[in-house]
Amino acid sequence: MPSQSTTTCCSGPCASESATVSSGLPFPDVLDGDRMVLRVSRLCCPTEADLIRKALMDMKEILHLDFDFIRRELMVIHRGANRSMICAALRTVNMEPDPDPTVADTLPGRSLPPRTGVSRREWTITTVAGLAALVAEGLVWGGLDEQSPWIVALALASLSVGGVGTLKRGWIAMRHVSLNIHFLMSLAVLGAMALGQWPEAAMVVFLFGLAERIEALSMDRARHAIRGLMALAPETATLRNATGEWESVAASSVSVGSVLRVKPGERIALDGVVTDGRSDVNQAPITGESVPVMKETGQPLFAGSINGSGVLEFRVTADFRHSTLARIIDTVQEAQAKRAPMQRFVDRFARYYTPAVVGIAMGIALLPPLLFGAPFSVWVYNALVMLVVACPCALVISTPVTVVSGLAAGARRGILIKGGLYLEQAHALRAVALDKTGTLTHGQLEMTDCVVLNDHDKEKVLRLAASLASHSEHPVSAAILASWGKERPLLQVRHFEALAGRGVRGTIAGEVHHLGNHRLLEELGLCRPEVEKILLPLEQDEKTVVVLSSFCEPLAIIAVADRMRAGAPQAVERLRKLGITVTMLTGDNTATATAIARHAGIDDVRAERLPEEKLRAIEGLMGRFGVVAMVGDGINDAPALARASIGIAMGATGTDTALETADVAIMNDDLGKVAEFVRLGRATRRILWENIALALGIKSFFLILAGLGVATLWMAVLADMGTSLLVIFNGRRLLRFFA
Ligand SMILES: Nc1ncnc2c1ncn2[C@@H]1O[C@H](COP(=O)(O)OP(=O)(O)OP(=O)(O)O)[C@@H](O)[C@H]1O
Ligand SMILES: [Cu+]
Repeated sequence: MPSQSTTTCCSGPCASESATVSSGLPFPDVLDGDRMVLRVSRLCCPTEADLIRKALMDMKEILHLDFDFIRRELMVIHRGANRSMICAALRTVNMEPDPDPTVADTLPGRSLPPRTGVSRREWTITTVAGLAALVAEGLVWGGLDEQSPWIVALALASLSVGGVGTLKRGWIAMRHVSLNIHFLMSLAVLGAMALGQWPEAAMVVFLFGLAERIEALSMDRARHAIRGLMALAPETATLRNATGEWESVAASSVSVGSVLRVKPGERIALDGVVTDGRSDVNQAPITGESVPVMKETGQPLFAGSINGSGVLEFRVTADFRHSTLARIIDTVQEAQAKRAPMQRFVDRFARYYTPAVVGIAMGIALLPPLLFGAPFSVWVYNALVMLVVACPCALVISTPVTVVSGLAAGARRGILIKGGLYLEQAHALRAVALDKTGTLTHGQLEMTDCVVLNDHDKEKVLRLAASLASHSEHPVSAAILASWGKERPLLQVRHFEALAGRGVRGTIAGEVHHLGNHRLLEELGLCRPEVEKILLPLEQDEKTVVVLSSFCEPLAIIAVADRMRAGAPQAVERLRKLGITVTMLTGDNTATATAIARHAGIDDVRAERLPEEKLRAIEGLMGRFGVVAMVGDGINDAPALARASIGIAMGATGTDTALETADVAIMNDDLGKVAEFVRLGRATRRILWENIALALGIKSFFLILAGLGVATLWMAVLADMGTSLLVIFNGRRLLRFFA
């Protein structure tokens, strides 16, 4: 029995109702029922969705159904239903869910259906059926009569080897009045047999079976693009046990805090921090960059990375399920389950398309015979051809395949995109706002100058500054504290207060002191010309300057400097080449900001912005350019990231907040990835449109042929399956976008 196996993914959603298949979160709020997720191996396209819908529709416990064709999952939102009653209902349409997932299946990245593939037996069946059909067709061409016993016998042989599965599924669909591809195929085959066209009936079934197999294989590849990432983390790790010996254990059993060892060339099993050793590590699975990074004591390691030439010992910081790699995979999986706008558009379109074509087909079958007395057999045949062509499978399957390929390509490149929506929106991106500290620059500030005013004691003044700074996590404060040193004594600070966008304040030895920028100094009324004379040249030198002041006078001017990221000017240039306006957004002073911007090649600088002004600047850009991205490190610019159409966080490896707040997370510090993301988005958009045009173009062409009565059934099958294959292959091209 062919086709019954789980390997054949039906080609397509000929479901008349495929458009009502809603997929992806969020669910409407009113649906506050319980959720149950079932894996259904046979669920691979809206054809089956329609059947499932029909089977479950009558159960009053069921509120909503949701389908994920890439993961082959059915989500049931219900009130009071249980697994066994749902399974029973699904069994009636031959869509029985897989057994409850095992623990291994629920691990991140393992929650994909097992790779199915096409077995040798199935290939044999297809080959035998194909040979029989071909011989029959050949004999007819050679002059034998179509109805001759030899031909009929060959065709029947071919059908019984290769067609039973299709016919059976067609029968199930017919019983449930579901206009799916199997039903249409069965109808076409039975119609051809009734009309005495035996070789053609056999040919149609063979072609259909063949195309289904190829399609199953290529869909599988798209599905597993993500799974491939997970395979990067090894299943075993070398652990130091209680007695201090090294032993090999399952990676999933290692707990946080354990010490592991990796040998040269081995893959790292879990996230951790190096405790001993020195080695170059290839972090490509995380950052997409295969340039090795030197790791020493205290530095982070990520699961999936490949150790270079040294031996490393490290302490595990996250268990198997919570490694950075696992989070990447989970994010991509969640992202692909959300519907991109284009997908929704296609679904809506299919809702009208299929019934319309079915209507036209009816007209074709009935009108010519009724109006002009044309032969029924000819026009029924033409109508059958039309129905087969009409299947919107290619259209409906093309978008998820494209989006998932784009998401996977990004993830492999260290660009983590949290939804097809952002990938699609990227094509419309006209402006990018870049945060300065931590994005254009490294964010590792160092104190460079300290000018003491009015003969104050330098040591005393620095201690005051460091004491205030010690209460703040701001990079400027951190730099001042670092230059003072951790061990040296600090003064006690009371009534400490951080002044957003300005600095800090606190009472030391009974007197209020401020440490902050020029704006703060002005606001305090303590600014003097002699201060500005020192301050301005430092600012023009790309340094960030703060002033320490007592209650009545400025005490010292302190400058800190940051280094620009190596690739920043090139990254800005690449964005500009893509037609994108680049803006710098910073809380730092105008002189410093302008100097750094000039260095990076940015003309539009918005400096001295308080946090809420940054939000307004983003809104202003959105008003002017429409789709605007904000690029930040996700640490202190989360509100602006959230406000922008696309919030892009840099250096997301290791910081959970960046991964969570951003729409797109760039795993390493490479600003150039922003341009890559835009290019990927544009390519995705282009392929989506190509696929829609391909599907509609080929279909309309054959619909016209069918309407003219010159298309044959096997042509229709070729057109239908061919288009599906074409859009899948086209979509999958994105997987190699960065190759
Ligand atoms: N805690 C602080 N300690 C010292 N200086 C501070 C502190 N907070 C703010 N400042 C001063 O105020 C300026 C603006 O701060 P804000 O936090 O708004 O911007 P930023 O985060 O430094 O810059 P960017 O917007 O580029 O990230 C800083 O450049 C610094 O001079
Ligand atoms: Cu001033």
